[in-house]
Amino acid sequence: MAIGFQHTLQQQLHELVVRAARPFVSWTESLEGVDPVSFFMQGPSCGFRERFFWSDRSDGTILVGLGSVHAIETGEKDGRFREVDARRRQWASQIERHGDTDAPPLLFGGFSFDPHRTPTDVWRGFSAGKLIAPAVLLSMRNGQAKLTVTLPAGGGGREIEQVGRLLGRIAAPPLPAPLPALVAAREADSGRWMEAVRQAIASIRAGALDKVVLARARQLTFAGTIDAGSVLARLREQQPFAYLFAFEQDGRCLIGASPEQLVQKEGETCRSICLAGSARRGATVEEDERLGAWLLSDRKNRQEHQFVVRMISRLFAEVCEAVEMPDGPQLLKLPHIQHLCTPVVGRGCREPSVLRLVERMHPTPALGGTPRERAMETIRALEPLERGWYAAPIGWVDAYGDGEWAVAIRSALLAGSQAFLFAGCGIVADSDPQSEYEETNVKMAPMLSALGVMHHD
Ligand SMILES: C=C(O[C@@H]1C=C(C(=O)O)C=C[C@H]1O)C(=O)O
Repeated sequence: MAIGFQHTLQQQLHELVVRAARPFVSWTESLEGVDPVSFFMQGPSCGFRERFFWSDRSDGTILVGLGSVHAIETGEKDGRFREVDARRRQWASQIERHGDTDAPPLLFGGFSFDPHRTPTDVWRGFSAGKLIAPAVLLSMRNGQAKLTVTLPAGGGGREIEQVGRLLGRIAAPPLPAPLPALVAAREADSGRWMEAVRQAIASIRAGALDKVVLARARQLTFAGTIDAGSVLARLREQQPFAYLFAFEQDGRCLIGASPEQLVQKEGETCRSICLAGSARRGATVEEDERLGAWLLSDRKNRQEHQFVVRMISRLFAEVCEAVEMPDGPQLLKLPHIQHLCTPVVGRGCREPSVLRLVERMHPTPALGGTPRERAMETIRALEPLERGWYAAPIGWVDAYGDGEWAVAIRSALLAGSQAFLFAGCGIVADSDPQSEYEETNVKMAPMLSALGVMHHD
């Protein structure tokens, strides 16, 4: 589609919604010369109040959603993934598709870490589960960009006008706004957090559980509103190997660069990345290699990692015909940190939807602990914060049930001039509270650099 033909397009869309035989109409065509971050940035000025950004650097997929034509939201505690998936299927059956039907419509969103915790005001609107069907979707796959517009039958006048405005501006994208200066930083006392870690270690040594992930938060106040688009542009430059994600509604945006895929489903193939065990990056090549070699052979880190591998490989074995994985972990080197990493692939997956896999997997021992219920109880008792959507599944699912989800770590919740940063780490019997505290600082570094608070090399 050539840019500049938005008037013809608006007319076509009007005709489609008038003639529609189903509750929703979607229309897809190829689009050239669009930068995805600029597309994301155009959202608010074209009247779209919801925004979503997803990029998977391993296969080049980028998805950017603007506006909401249909939302699935649940407060359900135990059956939330199933409920959302059932409503996803129902929604998919209500769409009349036009244009290029190779690109199925999709929903994006996330879930809270622990639906049994009462949400605090900080996480207003980020419910136990929420998926949004965007009015406009830019999808880039295998080097091809496509635009999908989804509208309610018989309506959509406002959205059509917004789409027209958006297409008119695509050729002249806005420049990222400079980030406001930091004016204050607040966080709970480090001594209290280390005391919680000490208590967790004591419970583990007493045999109550094997591993628990404890997190901390830092609240930053800036001199003005933080623009999610500018933060995203910086994350894209600074974190070349991560999943970039952003989910914005009512002026609040959860944004981050997560190295951790929770699960992907593509037809009958499913994938996951076991990620646990961490070391900082070295200042020189020699030091970096030494730290990497230490991480690969360190007993405590290998144990932390193994709990995750065991859970995910067993789960894949239950739902797939065959499971493929390397014999031992590899190193995943990110700009600020290195991790032990084991990719797992399942063939012949019998689950009908990626959301059913998310349900079985969340939280993995990389974010919760093991055994799962004991770990959740320990987090509720010892962690002095509300995780909200931090460390929880974030991603997308299409009309067929395929999709990809990451865990929302290395992230921040942006709300006006405030940013809430989160980071956690796995605690096992041999953990040392001081080193764990330092590890959470390293894990906050990517967001601190993206917010302009810390220098990025
Ligand atoms: C919990 C976080 O990271 C998780 C914990 C890790 C660890 O303890 O080594 C490593 C990767 C992640 O699975 C975080 O970044 O906040």
